Amino acid sequence: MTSPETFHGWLGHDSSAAQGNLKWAAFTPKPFAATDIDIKVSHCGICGTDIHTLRSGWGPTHYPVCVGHEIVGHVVRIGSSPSASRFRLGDRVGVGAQAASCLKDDCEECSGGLEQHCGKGFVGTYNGKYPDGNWSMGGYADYVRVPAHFAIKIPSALKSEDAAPMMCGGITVFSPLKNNGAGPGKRVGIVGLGGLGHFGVLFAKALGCDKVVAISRSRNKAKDAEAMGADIYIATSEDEKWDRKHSRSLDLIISTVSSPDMPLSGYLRLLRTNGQFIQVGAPEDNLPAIAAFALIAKGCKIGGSQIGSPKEIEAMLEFAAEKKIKPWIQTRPMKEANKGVVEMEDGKARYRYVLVNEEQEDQAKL
Ligand SMILES: NC(=O)c1ccc[n+]([C@@H]2O[C@H](COP(=O)([O-])OP(=O)(O)OC[C@H]3O[C@@H](n4cnc5c(N)ncnc54)[C@H](O)[C@@H]3O)[C@@H](O)[C@H]2O)c1
Ligand SMILES: [Zn+2]
Ligand SMILES: [Zn+2]
Repeated sequence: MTSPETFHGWLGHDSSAAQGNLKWAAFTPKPFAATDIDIKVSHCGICGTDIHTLRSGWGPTHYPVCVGHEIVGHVVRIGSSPSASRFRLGDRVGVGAQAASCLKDDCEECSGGLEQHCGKGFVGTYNGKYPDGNWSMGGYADYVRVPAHFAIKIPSALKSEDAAPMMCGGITVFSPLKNNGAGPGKRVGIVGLGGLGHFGVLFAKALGCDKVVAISRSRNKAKDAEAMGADIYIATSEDEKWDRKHSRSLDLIISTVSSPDMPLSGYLRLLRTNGQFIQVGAPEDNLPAIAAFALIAKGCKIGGSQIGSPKEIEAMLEFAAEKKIKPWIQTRPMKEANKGVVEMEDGKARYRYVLVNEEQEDQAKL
């Protein structure tokens, strides 16, 4: 078992990649380091961040790029360092949105289990520059090469197709839910019912929150949200005076909203005194302006959160296995990556597409 010299993946060459213009082609991964492992990709979820990146939505992307950071696969090559050699050939592992950080003892974040906020060496799983100047390449591919510190073993109770979208979509809501006290006695709202948002409802429910409120624009996902466990559904574009009707009803809101056009003042009205609003969705423009009194009057806090640390991902996977969390996913063959990206952007995913690698030889012919 080993990996080839050259990998293959769906490469975006310019911002038209976001419209389904990815090309299956060979690329050379970063040189193999002692701290690296190679993974033969079996599954990769399509995350909203893939689309922002493919179209250079947050600033210029470094093309060619191979996106995909909800990766599950098997270890096929292992570096000699301790972080890599804790794995065995054939181990089933996952990789999320982060591939590297400085990991220095004098880094407050890395030494404190907050690698995802490292200010000195954060490298994303794709479109990220390693210290040696090489660019990271993601999981719409046959293989990925990553520093082993950021690979996590998948518990045997979880199916690969379910674990893959947890690596980014799942952890991005699980971490702020846990870190802001979601659980018994708490009432939690989740805004935006896409990949992240649906995990928000599932996890908030499994954490035992008193009430879980799904907040979307239209009513068309109301039945789904209820089936996921939401107690209340609010449609901000359709329900009259929703913010008054439900005012002061929530302790915590996690917003996964990916576009800047959102009724932020209305969301804040839903918070109780000392309530918290945590933004995890990453629109390409600024959040709307709000009146200072929207925060002052109730002592509310607005915050943000970025993915989760490897330890948190491990804890989430164990929790998901124990609670039998079943994400709503649709698998599709890796060769449908372009279609998947376009349909994801069109809002058709219910609620996460997961690309599945079939015979790699077949793809090489495309
Ligand atoms: N903070 C992080 O670490 C992190 C990690 C992963 C993804 N993200 C970001 O989170 C966002 C969501 O990602 P996703 O994979 O769930 O995407 P998605 O497309 O599956 O879900 C986004 C959902 O938000 C809804 N939405 C968009 N604008 C809205 C609005 N104004 N009001 C209400 N709902 C609205 C969409 O209809 C969709 O259902 C993206 O911006 C992504 O880049 C952030
Ligand atoms: Zn660091
Ligand atoms: Zn992501």
